[in-house]
Amino acid sequence: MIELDGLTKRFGAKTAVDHLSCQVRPGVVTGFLGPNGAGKSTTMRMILGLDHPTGGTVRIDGRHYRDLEEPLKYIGALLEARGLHGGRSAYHNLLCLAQANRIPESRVTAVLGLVGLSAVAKKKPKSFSMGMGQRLGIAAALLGDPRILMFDEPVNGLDPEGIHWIRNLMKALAADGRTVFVSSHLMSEMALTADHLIVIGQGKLLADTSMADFIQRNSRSYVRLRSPDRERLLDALAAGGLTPADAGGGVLEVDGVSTEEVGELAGRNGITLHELSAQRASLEEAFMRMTADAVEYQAHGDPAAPPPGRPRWGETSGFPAKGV
Ligand SMILES: Nc1ncnc2c1ncn2[C@@H]1O[C@H](COP(=O)(O)OP(=O)(O)OP(=O)(O)O)[C@@H](O)[C@H]1O
Repeated sequence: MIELDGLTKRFGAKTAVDHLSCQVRPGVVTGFLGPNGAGKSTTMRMILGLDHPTGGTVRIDGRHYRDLEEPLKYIGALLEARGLHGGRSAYHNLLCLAQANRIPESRVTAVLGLVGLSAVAKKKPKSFSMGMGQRLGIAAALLGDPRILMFDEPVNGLDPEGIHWIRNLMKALAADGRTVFVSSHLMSEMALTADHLIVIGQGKLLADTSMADFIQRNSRSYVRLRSPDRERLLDALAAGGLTPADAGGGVLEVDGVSTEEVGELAGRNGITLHELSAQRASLEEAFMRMTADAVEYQAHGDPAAPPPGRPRWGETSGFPAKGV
């Protein structure tokens, strides 16, 4: 388990991480979400003892990183900026790490096999594609067979096959009872991978919730309607106790009702409908709403951007969310 308690990091006047308290538990994939600059990498660096907190504490299975004798046996990490030695072979890179952490050499061969790099073990990482480099970084993280794994934006720059592979690997590690903490700025990616979510914005905790709960609370469903008898439709909806929202372009949206109910209500009143469809706001939109005030660098004047506090109406989610 990873425990953060009041964790704070300031760089001069900039507070990158602001009194962050949460726990990352074993047996599930925990997604660490936040817009660019939210403080995810800084938090992960503090967990690994690479940045010193301005305040608060981090504990890894109850201990500070600096007190772990052979840290790779407790926690393995893939950080964006962690480079391996380009001039040594993949095998020797891992062997050096293994020797420094008193890990048997047999693990080097094992993890290279696990990440699918056995055939290129003698090659130097500088000749590797981005995906191969990520796999080698993951092999390094797995080397000490740690119970805790941390991945910072692991799918960045990967092709679909690589993304699929990393997702399955993270799920398998969690299913094995390990603690898996993975950062991303993409809700859509997390929805496919994470069981639990920790969301931050401007270094502050915005949400600490199960993915199922987040989906249930944020995937608003509604019915979208268009009719040439708009005024009569509005009256009929009002008489039925329904309050539609005007989405512009003649479109009405009604929450908390099924298409069947609206269709029958229109039919009973002899009202023609030109559109009647069930819609669901995507989790990406919910995430954007949640973090809207916390986005560090925001594009202004984007006509496609949803207005603050309101989803982009009229869009059916193509979101392949679990259990939705
Ligand atoms: N060494 C540093 N010196 C000064 N400011 C820093 C330093 N490292 C990070 N920051 C600032 O702290 C904030 C948090 O950065 P961090 O990289 O942790 O965010 P992030 O959530 O990982 O973002 P991204 O998704 O873009 O990687 C940003 O405003 C960043 O500019």
